Amino acid sequence: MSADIVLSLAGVSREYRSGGVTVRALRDLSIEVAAGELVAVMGPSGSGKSTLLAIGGGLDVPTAGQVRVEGVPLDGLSATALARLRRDRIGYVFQDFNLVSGLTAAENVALPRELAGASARRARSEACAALEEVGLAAEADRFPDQLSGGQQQRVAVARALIGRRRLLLADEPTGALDSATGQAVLDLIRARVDRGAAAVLVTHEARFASWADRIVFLRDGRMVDSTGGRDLAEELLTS
Ligand SMILES: Nc1ncnc2c1ncn2[C@@H]1O[C@H](COP(=O)(O)OP(=O)(O)OP(=O)(O)O)[C@@H](O)[C@H]1O
Repeated sequence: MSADIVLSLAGVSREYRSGGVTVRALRDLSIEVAAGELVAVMGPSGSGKSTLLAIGGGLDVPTAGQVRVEGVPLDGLSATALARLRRDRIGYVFQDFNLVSGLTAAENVALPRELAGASARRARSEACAALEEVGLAAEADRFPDQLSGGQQQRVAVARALIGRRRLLLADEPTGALDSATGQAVLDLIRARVDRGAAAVLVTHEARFASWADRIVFLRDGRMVDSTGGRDLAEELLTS
């Protein structure tokens, strides 16, 4: 039986041209992420981590190669179909939360479901369930500026997890958090992955990466190494 591949990048390159200079942000990168798998992406600043995530999430387009989400090639989609696929199948957690300040926590989380055509009542009930999953049921009617940074990030994670999205992409989701809160956010992502999602997590922190099933190291847009998260944990413990 073949693995249930949720995200696949095949021979992906991304070049940016700025001021007559060409930057090769990703070079011929191939990776597959299966359901139930958490992949951490590490590498120095400028190595292409955010570009990898943006391309995997359909927010950016490769200059060469192909991206598939749940088997659907993104390059064959119209703008409308791509927007729908992103909304229904991909949860994206940004480092700076990206919450809408005029909406409550529940409204922020419900937004993707309402945009997908769910009734307001149904979207609200799904949002409350997602907030409960991240331990914020009591904060559902608070606005982002009434929440701590850690709580805001958990709202962002709830928004990314709502519905039946099976691909979770997170760019330094713990970057702005203290270590206990960062750990809690990671626990949530891990739990969802254990229930069948696929996740790609950009992180600078080796101790978080050690929770991953696989760690991919990037340098100058190339994958230079790939290792099991537990191997790294062992290395950290023994070094
Ligand atoms: N829109 C853009 N225009 C031009 N160059 C870009 C653009 N986006 C990224 N780059 C370049 O592509 C390369 C990879 O950038 P990327 O943001 O993916 O790296 P990163 O590993 O996520 O870095 P960091 O850890 O600092 O966030 C860098 O050299 C960057 O300057």
